[in-house]
Amino acid sequence: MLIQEIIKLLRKLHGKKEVSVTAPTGIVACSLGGQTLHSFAGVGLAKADAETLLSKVLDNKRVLRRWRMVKALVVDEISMVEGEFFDKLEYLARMIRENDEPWGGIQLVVSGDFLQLPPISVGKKKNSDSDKEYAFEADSWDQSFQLQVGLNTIFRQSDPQLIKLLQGIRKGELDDEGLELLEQCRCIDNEPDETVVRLFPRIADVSRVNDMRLKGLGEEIIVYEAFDRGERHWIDQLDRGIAPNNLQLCKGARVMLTKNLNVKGQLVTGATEMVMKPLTWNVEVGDKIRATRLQLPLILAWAMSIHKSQGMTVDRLHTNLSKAFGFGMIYVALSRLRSLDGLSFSSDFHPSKIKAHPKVLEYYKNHFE
Ligand SMILES: Nc1ncnc2c1ncn2[C@@H]1O[C@H](COP(=O)(O)OP(=O)(O)OP(=O)(O)O)[C@@H](O)[C@H]1O
Repeated sequence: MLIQEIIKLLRKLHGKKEVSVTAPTGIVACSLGGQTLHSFAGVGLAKADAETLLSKVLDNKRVLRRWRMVKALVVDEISMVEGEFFDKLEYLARMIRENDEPWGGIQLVVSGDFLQLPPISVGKKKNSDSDKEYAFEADSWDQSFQLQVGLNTIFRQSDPQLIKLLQGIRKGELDDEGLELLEQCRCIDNEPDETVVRLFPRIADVSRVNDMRLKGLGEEIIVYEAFDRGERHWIDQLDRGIAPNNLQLCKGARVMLTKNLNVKGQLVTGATEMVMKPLTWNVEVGDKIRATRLQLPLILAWAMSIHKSQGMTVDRLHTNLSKAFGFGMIYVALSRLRSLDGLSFSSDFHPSKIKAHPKVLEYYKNHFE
């Protein structure tokens, strides 16, 4: 919400074309109406060294123009951006713009929480302590910003008990009181109420549950194909967003809205009928729309991945916390909720699955405490 206000301000300040809105994943980029950071940068997977990437960009007029024109670059969910990639981009910006200031003079605005999901490479590389894993470990991080601000007001939750529990889990801690609170949410018979969203760490479980539930209804399945316009390259980015290319629905399917609709009270609890019209998702680069998708603003919602849920708010969820892996995952899952009444989880939960990366804790301690 805050980043959207900042984008509005930046656009007023610099002009729409001069502000680029990005995120490391398609899903977040799409929800902000922007593009992925990789596609903005025009560097593909960016595995090559900085010099090779530079010559690649210098060969691409369109990408080059974008780098030269941008005055403010917004990157949301910065926790998922790798430190090494951050440094490569900073170098590219200086070289392309022939300007020695950090980022070649681009105003960089990033937001996120490093105690949420990390870059995929975290913990996978050998000697990870010496690698630049997180963006804050990049050599250029400190000089990239005039200001680093900690946001401390919690809006999503209001229950002080839940806030305390989540603040502990965020830092990898769970005391007896918290454990007891969680125990009350344990699902005795292991099968959650069908009307609750199930969050899974792994995508295979998500598809399995959604498919099974859809077929289990025994109704005729209708496929809604998205109507896309734009070049393949940009449509690929839409594919990584939340609106599916092929949406399978049937009578009675459990769905979730994927856009905020101003429905003036039509979607009140208990309402079962509403005509859903297709809406558009755009990939915007500067003031140009590069690709657009027309699709119903719905996805199957018996199950969802924790990765997809990052950034969302849900009223009720069920999760199997025993399968959580890596840092921040349990915190991301549980912090989607507004209230603890909405939580249920399967019986095999180990507090050891709650993990906060020591490097992140150190970074926060040094900068914000
Ligand atoms: N200034 C505000 N006033 C009122 N409500 C707010 C405000 N900021 C955020 N909210 C509400 O709080 C919830 C979380 O907001 P938002 O998704 O922007 O936060 P976030 O920091 O990105 O969260 P996360 O990173 O955990 O997903 C939303 O439901 C939003 O409507």
